[in-house]
Amino acid sequence: MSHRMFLRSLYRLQNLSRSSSNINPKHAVFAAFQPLLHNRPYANTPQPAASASSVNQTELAKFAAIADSWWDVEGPFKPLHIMNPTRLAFLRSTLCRHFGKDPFSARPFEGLKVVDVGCGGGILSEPLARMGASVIGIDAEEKNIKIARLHADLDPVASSIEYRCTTAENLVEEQMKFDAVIASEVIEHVADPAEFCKSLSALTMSNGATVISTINRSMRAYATAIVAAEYILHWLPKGTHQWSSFLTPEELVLILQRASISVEEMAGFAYDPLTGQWSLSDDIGVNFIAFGVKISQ
Ligand SMILES: C[S@@+](CC[C@H](N)C(=O)[O-])C[C@H]1O[C@@H](n2cnc3c(N)ncnc32)[C@H](O)[C@@H]1O
Ligand SMILES: [Mg+2]
Repeated sequence: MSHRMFLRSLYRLQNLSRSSSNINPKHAVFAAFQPLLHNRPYANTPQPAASASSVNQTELAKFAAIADSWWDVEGPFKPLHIMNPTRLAFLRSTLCRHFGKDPFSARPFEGLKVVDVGCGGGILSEPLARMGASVIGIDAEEKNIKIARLHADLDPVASSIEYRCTTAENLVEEQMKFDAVIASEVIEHVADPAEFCKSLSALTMSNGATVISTINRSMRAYATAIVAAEYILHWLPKGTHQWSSFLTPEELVLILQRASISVEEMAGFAYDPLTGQWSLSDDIGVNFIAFGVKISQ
């Protein structure tokens, strides 16, 4: 590490601790040096303009290669299919509480305008529409959008979903606004997470909700989400995830805070190998989901 890089990290650390009084200083230290360890721009390194692309072509190619299997519940997207009830339970409880909706109604999201950013084949968009939301699903990969459209058209309710091959930053340019902006299992695949969060924030109405789920950059995630899932159990194609692209919950809270999103609730997804099911948990050590609110400006 050169002297200049070290000083830059110290400077970053000062700014991090100044702007995040409720963040554990130990985490701030790690966060400050993280870009050096992983050579990734984020936090308060100078960022490209808001219109910069969030697209990482290498990441998109991975999804394009397996796009035909989005709806194969035994295929490479099986983990997302079995995670669906758990993430929907979190969305139902947080969004209903925030928007004053009845979580026990059949269509609790009636009246909410939602964008599912990085929707892939629509595994999450479809149940959101069935729960009454008016859904726009966007994905940067055309193949995914084609599959999502074909599948949604098989169901009269899901066929109401508007699918578009585009990015969050393009919707920002169109000045679109949503009650809820959801990006599930996407941020670890984008070019610049901090810029991506700024776009998600710009798409969220004042006092609206932004929800992100992803994987923690922990040793346990390396062992389970990468080594076990890709190399031992072959749930996902090898190389699906780069450990260095994961964010810790503290880092996600910080970059969202800087994008005017205040994280109000977080939960972990715990996988039980005996039942093969996920459930909501306090353990945010591997998979986690964050619910934030757009601070009115
Ligand atoms: C792991 S999949 C998640 C799919 C869906 N959100 C779900 O959880 O069922 C990640 C998706 O993000 C999309 N993606 C990656 N980078 C993107 C970007 N910058 N803008 C929009 N979509 C992106 C990929 O094409 C892929 O479909
Ligand atoms: Mg992923």
